[in-house]
Amino acid sequence: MGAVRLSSQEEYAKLIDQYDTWMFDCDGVLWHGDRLIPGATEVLSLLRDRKKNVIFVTNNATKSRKSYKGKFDQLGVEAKVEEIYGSAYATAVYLSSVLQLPKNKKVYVIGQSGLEEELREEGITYIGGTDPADCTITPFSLENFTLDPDVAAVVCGLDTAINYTKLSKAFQYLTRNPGCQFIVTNEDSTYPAAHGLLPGAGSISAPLRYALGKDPIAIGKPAKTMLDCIKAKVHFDPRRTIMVGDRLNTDILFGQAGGVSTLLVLTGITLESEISGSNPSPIVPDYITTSIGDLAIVDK
Ligand SMILES: O=C(O)[C@H](O)[C@H](O)COP(=O)(O)O
Ligand SMILES: [Mg+2]
Repeated sequence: MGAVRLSSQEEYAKLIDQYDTWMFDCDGVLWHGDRLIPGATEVLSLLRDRKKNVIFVTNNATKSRKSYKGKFDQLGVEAKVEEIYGSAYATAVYLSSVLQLPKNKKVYVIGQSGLEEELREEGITYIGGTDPADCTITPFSLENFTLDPDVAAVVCGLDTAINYTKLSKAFQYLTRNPGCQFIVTNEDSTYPAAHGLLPGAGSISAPLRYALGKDPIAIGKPAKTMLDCIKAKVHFDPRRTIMVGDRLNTDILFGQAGGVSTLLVLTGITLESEISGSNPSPIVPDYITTSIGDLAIVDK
């Protein structure tokens, strides 16, 4: 059966009644960068008034759960830290609980402060990341590079200060430290920023995948790891849960893999032509609406 294209107040009211737990993607659903999508705040408060469970599930690894809470506060959107699940947090939990990285081992980071903060919170030792020695455009000198034998994994997330030094150091660890794991927070190819599209985390790790000729372990949506992270903290009935996202190959696949319903919004990455054009995507959401703000027409 194809996706149901929502449009009337009755349909939105019925949808809200049908689900107790609402999982929201962030970039492209609630906001573009620091610009809220119209109606997002109203819909979130409407859901909370109706005693719905609200959780935020973002692949954006540039912020920690705490710094996301700061962003929500700044934007005037009600959110608790415990409701926020980012790929930086999920990656740190994966390293500590699934990979069980030994305490005497460390991680080489390509990424920003939010990812470093989540690693610290999980007691993971790391190098690289925002270290000024790595955030440089001076040519990388392999002759002067000293390999750290304790690096047992490379973690790559969205890094707006990417450079050849970071890629070269990561490449050394992944090719010279035996068993060094290649992990990426997420594989989003693009990122719906405030003023348009930018390369996403998947495009930051792409040079390493190409140079290594191998795929990394991916943590964020649609991977099960992210859902396992949520299930460890939040109880929800999949039959009465809906995932709201803007990207078919992350958010909608994530919802389908988790056995929850899915609502696609067209305010982010997915274009109308991908769902109703001559060559539509095989990924079909349960519901489609233009924007999350559409639900705000339902009486409080
Ligand atoms: O890594 C990226 O490309 C962005 O962080 C990603 O697009 C944003 O993730 P979302 O909140 O849409 O899951
Ligand atoms: Mg998104």
